[in-house]
Amino acid sequence: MDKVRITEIAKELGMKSKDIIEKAVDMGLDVKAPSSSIDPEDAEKLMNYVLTGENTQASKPFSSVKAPEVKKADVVEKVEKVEKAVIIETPVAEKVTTPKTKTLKEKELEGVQTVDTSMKDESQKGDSLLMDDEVDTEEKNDPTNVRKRRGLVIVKKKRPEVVEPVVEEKSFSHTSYGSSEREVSRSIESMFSSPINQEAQKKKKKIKKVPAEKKSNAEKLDIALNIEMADTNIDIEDDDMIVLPDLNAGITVNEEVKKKKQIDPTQIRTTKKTNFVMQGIQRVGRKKRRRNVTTQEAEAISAIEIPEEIRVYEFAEKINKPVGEVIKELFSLGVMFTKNDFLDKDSIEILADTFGINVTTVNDQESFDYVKAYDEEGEASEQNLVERAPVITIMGHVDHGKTSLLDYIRSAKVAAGEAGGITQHVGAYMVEKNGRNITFIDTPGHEAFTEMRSRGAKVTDIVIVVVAADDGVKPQTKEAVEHAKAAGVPIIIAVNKMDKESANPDLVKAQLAELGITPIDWGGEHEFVPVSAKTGMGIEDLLETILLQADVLELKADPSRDVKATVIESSLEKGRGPVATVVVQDGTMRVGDIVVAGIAFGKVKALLNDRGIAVKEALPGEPVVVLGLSEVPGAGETLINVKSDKIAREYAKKKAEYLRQKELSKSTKVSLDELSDMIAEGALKTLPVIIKADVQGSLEAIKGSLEKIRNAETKVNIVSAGIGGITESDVALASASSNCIILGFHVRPTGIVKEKAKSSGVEIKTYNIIYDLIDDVTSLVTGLMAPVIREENIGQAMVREVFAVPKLGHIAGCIVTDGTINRGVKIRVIRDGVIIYEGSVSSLKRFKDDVKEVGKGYECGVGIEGYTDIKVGDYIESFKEVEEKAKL
Ligand SMILES: Nc1nc2c(ncn2[C@@H]2O[C@H](COP(=O)(O)OP(=O)(O)OP(=O)(O)O)[C@@H](O)[C@H]2O)c(=O)[nH]1
Repeated sequence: MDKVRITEIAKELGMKSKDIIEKAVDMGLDVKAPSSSIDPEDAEKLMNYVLTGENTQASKPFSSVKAPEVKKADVVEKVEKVEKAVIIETPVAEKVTTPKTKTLKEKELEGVQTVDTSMKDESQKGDSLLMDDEVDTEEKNDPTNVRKRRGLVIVKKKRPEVVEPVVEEKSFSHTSYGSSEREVSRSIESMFSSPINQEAQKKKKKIKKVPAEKKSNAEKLDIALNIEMADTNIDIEDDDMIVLPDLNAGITVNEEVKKKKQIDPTQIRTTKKTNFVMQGIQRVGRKKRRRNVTTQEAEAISAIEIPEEIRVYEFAEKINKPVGEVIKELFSLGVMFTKNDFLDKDSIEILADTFGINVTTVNDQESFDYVKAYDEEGEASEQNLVERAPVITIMGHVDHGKTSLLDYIRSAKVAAGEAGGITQHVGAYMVEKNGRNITFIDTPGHEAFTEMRSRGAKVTDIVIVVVAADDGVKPQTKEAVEHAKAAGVPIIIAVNKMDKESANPDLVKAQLAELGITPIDWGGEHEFVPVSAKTGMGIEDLLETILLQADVLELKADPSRDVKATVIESSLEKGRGPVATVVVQDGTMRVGDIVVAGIAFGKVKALLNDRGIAVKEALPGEPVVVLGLSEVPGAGETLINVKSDKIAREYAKKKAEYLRQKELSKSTKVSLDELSDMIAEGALKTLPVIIKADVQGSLEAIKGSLEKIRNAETKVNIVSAGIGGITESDVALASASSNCIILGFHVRPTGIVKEKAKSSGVEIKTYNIIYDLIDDVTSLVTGLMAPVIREENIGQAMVREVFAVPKLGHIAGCIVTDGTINRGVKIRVIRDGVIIYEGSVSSLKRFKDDVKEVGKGYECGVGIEGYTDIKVGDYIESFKEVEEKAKL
């Protein structure tokens, strides 16, 4: 076996070799110098000894103390009782203290006889005495078992535990040795509690410092005890006071001393569960924990039914476990939850597995799933089914002519009067063709509206993808195709701008065929209709194609039912309150209907058609604007007619509460990964913004775009976003968060809000065009970025001669081979193509004159600051660093 040097031990323990040698000598080891080496076993003992010594002086003798105890037990009159307690310790003691054991024993024995004196004089003796006494006491008095446990624990794992005796030592000195054992035990007991805990803590700390310690101890135990109890895991756990119970168990049954000697892990575990053990733990100061455990034991739960959405504390209650335990378990899985967080499916599964519980999930959202209730209420009866208007969504790349096409179809040129090139609001319109209605949902083409488009596709029966014949397939064309495909909706291609000379419909066909959209005349199944939104060419064909497709789809609905509609657009309008544009899916929507749409509910006050004209009802497939809702419902939300206001209110309330809780949970639940990201983001610069927009659609578009403005260094942080005018509270919020700006879209601050913003230094920027807003924010964000340092090469010179100039050092006689060499600029010395130095030009001369710059082909003398090792053949390269504004 390799021997271990004292220096190594000192290093591991972070101590001086000299101190270690002292301890070693103290232990009776033959050690003289730091280079002396000892057996690994001795090294381990030495480390234990040193560690214990650190804890308390009294504990120094620790290792030796144990040994004596054992032997004492055998020797002294206290005999059998001692034996019991010592049993477990015995082997350890033997192992640990080998060299000094005898001396210590003797000392102890003396101590035992002399009592007080010895205690006072020598901590070692005291310790040993205490140990003995403790053992005796414990044996005699069951209630003191707790201490025994500790003693045992100490023996098993760490010497530190031995500390107990140290504490006792003092008390002991006050106690007359001649007093009854019970008295002794009591006094010891009284002294124990807090000191022991402290010791235990110290131990823990020390152990942490020297991780190797734990293991070695555990191993030692194994060998020493030569029993199976040294299950590594148990030992490790025993680090804590929790271990104590194990030992206690052994002690509890006095008569079974012999059995104890053969203690094995099974025994230990069993004992842990007894009430007695629990009490012991409680005394040690883990009341809560123990109590909980007891409860659990009493009411073990094997199966539970939980809602899909359950919070951590609710789950803990259901399984009858302390919430802390559940959180701890989750933490060990790498996820941080607070007690109010919702558990995700995976976490529930793992927790169920960990706690051995059968978990069945029940859908608690049913309580406010009014759509399901509507669907279950009654199927549309076959005889009432009538044809309904197909709902069409027009999608396509920016400027390919979506708005123009729709406008032409509606015979109203909206695009021309629009504030910018982008369609701002999502609307739904209906047109008539051959006596049949067709409903169009107008989703904007800007990338930022992607999310809305996908929602649009869900309500739609047919998607028209507009592709400009002169521009071909573009990124958003592909996106549109993907959305339509994902929604399983038939696609009709409108090849627009056919009036243009540059129109190339075949190219469009070819490009789309690549995306799996093959024209019918090419053997595919997609209609390609050439149109011109400008001239109106092909528009009728397009409408007819739509109707044909609708026929194929056999779109039908039951107008006699209660209404079911989808919210396309919503906003808060002055004087009107919450306004929602919906497309009726089934049933008939009527003024006076009591409806619920997500968190919004109310009695329909008025219905307006797509031209703003009040109507009494809206049939399946028709778009209609609804007035009378309590809140602004989210786009994509389903609106249902319910029986009473109470029911509507109830649904909305439950949904609102559900969403609120989810939102709260979202804000607090952070996985470890996210946490580290957040920490990493400490260095990330953010631009806090508050967004206010007139309508939901624009708000989402702006949010979506701004969220994308980020790189590894900077990002936009949306502090708050809402529909409606800029309010005083927005200003207050902005002034509370440093550097926060308010972005208004189609809204403007007025009167007091404006004043407040001015007085509190809050900047409000308002826009009418989304692009402008995004551009502005982008440049603001780039402004936050650290400038990019770019290197600009100035020139190169070759060293032809090197002169040693007094005071100046070595000067390189060069010829400029490229560009210029300038005084004061940075240079690097290149030798054989390798950079060997970087510095700056300290002097630059042409003949005897100092110059600022020397051009190509000229000779010059170059002095390099702080560098003298210049050689003939080296190249001097001059360069400057240019700061540039970073771009996203
Ligand atoms: N020559 C010609 N120009 C067209 C045609 N359709 C649209 N345009 C023009 O193309 C430009 C963009 O048209 P829009 O209807 O605004 O395009 P859009 O796809 O709705 O654009 P966004 O709303 O910004 O996504 C406008 O200048 C239109 O006048 C067409 O068929 N022929």
